[in-house]
Amino acid sequence: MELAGYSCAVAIAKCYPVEAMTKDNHAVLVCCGPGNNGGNGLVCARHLKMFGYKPTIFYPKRPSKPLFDALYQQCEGMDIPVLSFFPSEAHLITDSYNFVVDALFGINFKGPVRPEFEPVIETLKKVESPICSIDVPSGWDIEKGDANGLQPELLISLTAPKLCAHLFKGKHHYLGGRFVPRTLEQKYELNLPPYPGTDCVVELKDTQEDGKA
Ligand SMILES: NC(=O)C1=CN([C@@H]2O[C@H](COP(=O)(O)OP(=O)(O)OC[C@H]3O[C@@H](n4cnc5c(N)ncnc54)[C@H](O)[C@@H]3O)[C@@H](O)[C@H]2O)[C@H](O)CC1
Ligand SMILES: [K+]
Repeated sequence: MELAGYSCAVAIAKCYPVEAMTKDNHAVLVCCGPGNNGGNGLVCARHLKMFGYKPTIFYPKRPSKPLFDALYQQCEGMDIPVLSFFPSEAHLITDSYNFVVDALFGINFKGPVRPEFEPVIETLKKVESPICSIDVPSGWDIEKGDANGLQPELLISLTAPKLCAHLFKGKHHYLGGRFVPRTLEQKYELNLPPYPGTDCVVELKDTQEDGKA
């Protein structure tokens, strides 16, 4: 969870450097869902704060589990504010935040989106600030994607690109979550690109996206 969330923050900072932020003093929005994808988002928000961004979290459905309570308390301890409601108008998000981290759902989303999250996804689809999706663009089928769904500008695939990553059309695709032993990589024929030196992320170009996860 920690390494995955940290690598997301690193990839985001490479694509949207803090010194390039123009809105409201480096303000960014991190939307966290009820599962581990949301947990990645909480970790990512904390590291973005360390990097000098001003994250705000939207976390409407907190699982009552010690791990997520601890992750949430770490964000509270860093004075990261939490939205008590989701802005109804996309332009309010576009005007207020330099980018949005989509940590709502990952590999275990099973469509269609439930009513409590449906307006969130529909609003995010209209936001003009860059959307940075963790592992899977939220609401996509892990294999077939969703041509009418969220279209992020940055996708950070964790461990290996999912099959739907072939349908990703955004500007930046990074791989993070560098902790798969070579033996497992070979066993599952993940065919991962090498990470540069000690980097925790590697940018994927079109030809490298043949992950099998
Ligand atoms: N590979 C790595 O490096 C790691 C990846 N991780 C992240 O874990 C998620 C998978 O987490 P999981 O909790 O299994 O599932 P999700 O977070 O994708 O979502 C499940 C969550 O969402 C709810 N839900 C499912 N369908 C719907 C729906 N149609 N509408 C509303 N809500 C829905 C469901 O009830 C669950 O609560 C993976 O993608 C990575 O991001 C780990 O961090 C480990 C390392
Ligand atoms: K996501």
